[in-house]
Amino acid sequence: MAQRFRLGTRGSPLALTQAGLVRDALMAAHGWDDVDIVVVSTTGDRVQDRALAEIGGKALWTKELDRALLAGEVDACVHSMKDVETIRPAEIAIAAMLPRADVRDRLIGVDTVDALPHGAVVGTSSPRRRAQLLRHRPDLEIVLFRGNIDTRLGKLATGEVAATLLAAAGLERLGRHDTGVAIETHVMLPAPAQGAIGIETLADSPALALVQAIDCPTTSICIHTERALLAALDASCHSPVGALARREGDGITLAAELLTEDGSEHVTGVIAGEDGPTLGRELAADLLARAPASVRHLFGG
Ligand SMILES: NCc1[nH]cc(CCC(=O)O)c1CC(=O)O
Repeated sequence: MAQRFRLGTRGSPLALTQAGLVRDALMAAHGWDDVDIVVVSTTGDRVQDRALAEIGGKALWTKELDRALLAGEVDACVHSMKDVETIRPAEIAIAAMLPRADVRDRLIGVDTVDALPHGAVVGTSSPRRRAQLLRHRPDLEIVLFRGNIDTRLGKLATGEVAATLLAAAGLERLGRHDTGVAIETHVMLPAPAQGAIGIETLADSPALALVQAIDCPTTSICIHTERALLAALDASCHSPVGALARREGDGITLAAELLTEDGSEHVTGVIAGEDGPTLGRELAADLLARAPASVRHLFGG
């Protein structure tokens, strides 16, 4: 190539590590000597004192990267798929996903949720983690917890909170193999797309095929299934929702959970079949039909 491939990313330590994984995969697939990493600062990175849901949601992570892609400043952008909205600009395509990492959440600070003392303070700003924790332990006090992974672990170390939850995938990628205890997915269903790194390009660009070369089809199928569910739920970033698709042979199994914000009510479901988008839509309709009104009103926009 005359010009090196330019990969846009956020600048957090996790984002840079993830961009490095994508760069390595592209170099290996195409025999390139190098790939340029272009750091784009996002609103989500700058605003650290409020919940993501409160200040405008997932678009905060993607808007500036989308702009750089549309302006031709980069050839592709790397995202945590968990942070990518279900509706994307028509000009932008999700070209590929790397093989998904550990999908589970890890509990940090104590070994089990039950080991937390009565009324203990737990830090998280994820509506899903908050609702799932409160469902089992309504006595806990959940406080807003943002910042990058190191900031959060620092707040834990100073005793500001008794425990926190973080995605195993992010901890592993940062080399924190021994931080926290993984919670099995039947106990705590992860966020849709947790653990998956996606790469976007312009839908109409030579970069699309170059990036498609590193796609992990199993991961893509599962993530698109979970995203179809989210889209059909019309979930916002305020809506506590867990979802996990797994592929077995030619089949896909999709499990999901919707909760009220305080975890007092919830609805779960599982569906199996062969077409991910259909499964996502069917399970969403089933869950909404069975959900108590208190859950249902958190969905639909
Ligand atoms: N919302 C922030 C975010 N986006 C992706 C990850 C972790 C990596 C992943 O899920 O792929 C995290 C941190 C966390 O939830 O612990």
